[in-house]
Order: sequence, then C-alpha cells, then structure tokens
Amino acid sequence: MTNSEQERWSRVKGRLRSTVGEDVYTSWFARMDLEAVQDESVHLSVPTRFLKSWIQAHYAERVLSCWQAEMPEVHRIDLSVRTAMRCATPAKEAPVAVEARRAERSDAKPVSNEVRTSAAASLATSHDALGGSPLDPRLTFASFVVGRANTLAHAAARQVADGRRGDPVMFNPLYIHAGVGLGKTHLLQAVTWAGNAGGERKVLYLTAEKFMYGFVAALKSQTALAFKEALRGIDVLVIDDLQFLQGKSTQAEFCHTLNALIDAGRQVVIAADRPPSDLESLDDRVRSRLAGGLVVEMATLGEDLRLGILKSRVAAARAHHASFDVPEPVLDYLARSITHNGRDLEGAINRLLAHSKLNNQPVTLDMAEREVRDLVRPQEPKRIKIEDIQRVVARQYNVSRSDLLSSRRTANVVRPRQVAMYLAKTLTLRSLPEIGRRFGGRDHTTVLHAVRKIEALVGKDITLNDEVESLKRQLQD
Ligand SMILES: Nc1ncnc2c1ncn2[C@@H]1O[C@H](COP(=O)(O)OP(=O)(O)OP(=O)(O)O)[C@@H](O)[C@H]1O
Repeated sequence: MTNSEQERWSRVKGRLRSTVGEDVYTSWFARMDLEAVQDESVHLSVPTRFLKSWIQAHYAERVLSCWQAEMPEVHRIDLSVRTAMRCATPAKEAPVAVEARRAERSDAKPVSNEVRTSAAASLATSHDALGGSPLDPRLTFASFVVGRANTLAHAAARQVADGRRGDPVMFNPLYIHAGVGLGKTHLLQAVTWAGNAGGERKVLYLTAEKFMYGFVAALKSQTALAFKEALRGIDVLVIDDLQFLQGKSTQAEFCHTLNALIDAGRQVVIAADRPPSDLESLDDRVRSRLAGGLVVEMATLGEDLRLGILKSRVAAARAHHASFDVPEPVLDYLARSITHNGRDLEGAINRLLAHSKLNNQPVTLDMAEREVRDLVRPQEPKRIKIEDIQRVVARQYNVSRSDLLSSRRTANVVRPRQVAMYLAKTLTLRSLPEIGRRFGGRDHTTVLHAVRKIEALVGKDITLNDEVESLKRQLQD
C-alpha cells in the first residue's frame, strides 16, 4: 500500500469514526483493514464472517459514502474475511508452545524443526476435528510478552493451560477483558496450544461467532443434542470475542453450556472487549455467572511492553529474513509513538520489513517516521465507565454506590444520583435506557429528568458547577 493510500485510509476511518460514534466504531470497524484500492473498488477485510455480514447488513452504505467523500470515483466496497487468509498460512513457524513445554521438562532433548512442525500440525488437526475455530501457530505463550498491563491475565492463563485433568479448578470462568488489539486472542490461543500440547486434555477454542454458527447449523441439521454433548465433553472451553454473542436461543444455549461445564468442574475461559457487567445484550443470569469467576482486565500496553512486543516481532521476522534489522532508536521511536494496540505494532514492523526488502534499504529513523505516520495517532480521550462515575460521585458526596442504585429518595442521595446520571449521559456514549438500567433499573424518563435538572442547575449554582467540574476532572485524568 502506498503512503497516500494509507493516509487516505486513515481519513476514511476518521470519517467513519465521527459518523457512527466511538462505541460503534470500536465494536465493528476497529479491526477492518484496507487490502487494496483498484479502479472503482475498495477491498477491505475483517477478521470474522460475523463482522463481515454485520457490516454489510448495517453499514455498507456508510462505509461507501465515507470512501466517496475521499475518492468520488469509488463505487464498490468488497469486504472479505481475513481469518481464512491468516490461518491458511502453513504452520511454518515454530509451534513454540510445544517447544516451550518440552523445554520445561528436565529430560527435554532438542526438538527438530520438522518434529515441531508436525506436532503443531497434528495439534491443529485434532483441534479442527473438535470443530474449533482456526488457530494461528504464532500466538503462543512463548511469543506473548508479559508486562504490567497483563501480568495477572498471563499468570491466570498459564495456570489454566498447565492444569491437569482432575486438578481442582481455581477460578471458573476465567474472564479476560481488554480493548481492541491488546492481546486477548493471543492469550486465549496460547492457552489452547499449550493446553492441548500435553495430549491429556481437550481444549477447544471457539470464537463467539463460531459458537453461534455451530449451534445454528446443529439446530438446522437436528444434531443440536450431539453438538451440546460434544461441547460438554471437552476439558477446557475457550470462547473469544464474547461481545458478539447474539440471539436469544444461542445465549440460552451458551448459558446451559457454561453452567454444565462449570458444574462438572471443567474450565471455561472467556475473552471480551468489556467487563461482564457491560455486556448489555446478555441476560442477567449469564452476566452474573460470568462475573462469578475471576475477571481480569488487561490494561493498555505500556511503553516497555510495546518495546518488548516490537523486539519479539523483529526477532520473529529475522528467523525468515536474517538481514532484517531495526536499530534501537527506531524501536524506541515506535514504542513511544504507536501507543494504541498490538496490531498497530505488528503492522509497523511488517511495513518496515516490506519497505526494506522491496527497496533493499536499511531501516532508518527517517524511513520509519514516513512509513508509520498514519499509525501514530493523537491520544484519544479516556473511555469513562459508568461504574467509575458511580464510584467517584459516591466518594465525593460521602454516600455508597448502592445508595446511588437504591430507591431511596432522601435529599442526600437524590442529588448525587442525579449528578451521576448527568455525568453518565455527558461523559459516555450510553443511551438513556442503558443508563437507567445501570442505575438500579430506572426508567429512561427518570434519567432524562435528572440530566435536564442538573443541566439547568449548573448554570445557576456555582457550588454545584464546581463540584461537577471537579468530578469531570477526576474522571478524565
Ligand atoms: N503481550 C503481547 N505480546 C505479544 N504480542 C502481543 C501482545 N499483546 C498484543 N500482541 C499482538 O497484538 C496483535 C493484536 O492482539 P490480539 O489479536 O490478541 O488482540 P485482541 O485483544 O484479541 O483484539 P480484538 O479485540 O481486536 O480481538 C497480535 O498480533 C498480538 O500478537
């Protein structure tokens, strides 16, 4: 892709982001990549079939018009699924999980490349036979870089992966949540590779989308019972991208499967882009079951971690391109400037590799600055959660969070509750009904009343205005 195409793509993404809003953009478009622009067509890709059909059904026109605003000659958007391309890569790279496990044993002997390749291939085949989603051989514990943002999630995942059949299950489900591109899929696939490597347990990795398709397909072919039994016959069920689980009957089935597995002492590992309490479309029972195990957040990647990931990417690239080198100052620059997510870091190294190979030039700081310009994004405003608002408001007014959610109507509780609802409306993208639900199941008209009331009061009441401003600062810092 040329620099001008990249810049144009960044502008199109900016347009999309402002047309659909931050939340919708993050849910549906953050993982959309530009593949090519040819004549009147733009080729985009997304990682799952589900995203593809959702975007086509709901946002096709908008994506097209954002492109047309930049390139009027574009008349067609082609959307493809990237997973297939990514996973079609033969398992050429070292299946490091197998290697790492063997190395941990004291009698381990060096493992040849062919042995490693065939071991990974056979693991992948048996995983496929269980009906699992495709696994990427690169996403193992050995290539996962641990830092402050993910220490706990990594330790919990490692514990699950190293467990043996019959071991007591320590936290169930293990629920990992993080923003886009912060390593959830990497960690979940690492658990699957490592868990299956011992050969003793069956670990099944499914995207929520695959779970839905599997269930719908089983219902259609009237083999739903067999599907449920197969699911319940595994030792560890790993479900990725749970926020995409849609539909009442699939959710009910998911809930049964979850209960059956947990009650039978089988481990469940889940990843999503938000905590269980924010999975608005799931019913309360599922949410509380999800929250009942260990919920771990992976924070945004710190600079050290970003540097570690970049170094590990360069080392992986050098295994195939021995002459490829990225000088320390360039790595430092990338780690400092590409702050957003792991996918952008990977993209940056791929670009430097492509550029230096195609032009036969060493990587320099100048070149890096040019190549990754569009990945260096201005710091985005912090995403504020309703729980944070409730916590900060409760602290400021010396009431408890449950007071805010309760039906108490004494003045010392009513005003803080209204302030909290007002902040929820102004600082988050949540709708009035959603806010109402999060404040003890109140009606949206109550929220609207609170918002209007505080809006009117801050114009007249200086003390209240100062309090609200101070709360905003605390939340935004
Ligand atoms: N700690 C890490 N160590 C090594 N690589 C990482 C780490 N965190 C993220 N990455 C890399 O960043 C990229 C994106 O990570 P991944 O796909 O796991 O993100 P995700 O959280 O599942 O994102 P999404 O919400 O889009 O599904 C991958 O190439 C992954 O290998």
